[in-house]
Amino acid sequence: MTAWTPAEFESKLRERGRAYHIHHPFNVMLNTGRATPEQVRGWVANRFLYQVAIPVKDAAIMASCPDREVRRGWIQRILDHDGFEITGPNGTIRDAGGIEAWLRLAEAVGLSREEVMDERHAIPALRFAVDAYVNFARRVPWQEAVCSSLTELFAPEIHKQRLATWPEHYPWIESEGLQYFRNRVSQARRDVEQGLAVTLDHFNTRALQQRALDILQFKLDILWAMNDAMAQRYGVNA
Ligand SMILES: O=C(O)c1cc(C(=O)O)c2c(n1)C(=O)C(=O)c1cc(C(=O)O)[nH]c1-2
Repeated sequence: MTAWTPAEFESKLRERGRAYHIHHPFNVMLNTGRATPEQVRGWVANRFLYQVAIPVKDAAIMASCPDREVRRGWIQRILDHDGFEITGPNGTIRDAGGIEAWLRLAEAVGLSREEVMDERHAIPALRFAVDAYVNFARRVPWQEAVCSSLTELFAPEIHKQRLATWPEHYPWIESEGLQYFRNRVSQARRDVEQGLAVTLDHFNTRALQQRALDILQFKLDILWAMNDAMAQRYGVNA
């Protein structure tokens, strides 16, 4: 079988968006305003585990990537999440980063930083799902780990959905708490450009393209399983 053209291959990857967790009943509940404050807090506290795993996953990709150009681009993801402080002749540039933005979201929904950071609300099945992602990135060739980040193709939509619906449905959450979602809309688009370029270039036979689709499905399943775990723990309201 001949390889798909890059455009065909990209549209096959994008088609997988139909299995994105944006369609999971727990997420639908959250983004249509049917969640109680307890369910919102449960989601924020558990999703924190994914948040802190992302830069560890990205460091694992960098550790196994011998391509300097790719590393130069990829390091941005670690800076996005962990934040940075760089001092030069013109002063200091600081960014508190995505993990900090998530902790501010946590406070805005009524959780303390401590109870989020010590992961006391963590659901075991959700932890296993997140660990599976980090362990995958540690184990496979870096191009496969890059490919697994491509669920981000579908992430701007879910962040925009939260920004569009939460202020109306959850007026008790301070608008400033939603800054994480605002930041991610453009960051995810930039991430996707890089991840997609690597994937379209590396997976260049039909067999490899099929492998890429399997990897993307594996990652979609991780996000779905995280939502299953939260639905089971916190319930889904009709
Ligand atoms: O809120 C979400 O639904 C969601 C999903 C995803 C995703 O699709 O993996 C990411 C994010 N958010 C996100 O904020 C983020 O920084 C991120 C990084 C990655 C990745 O795989 O490298 N996914 C995601």
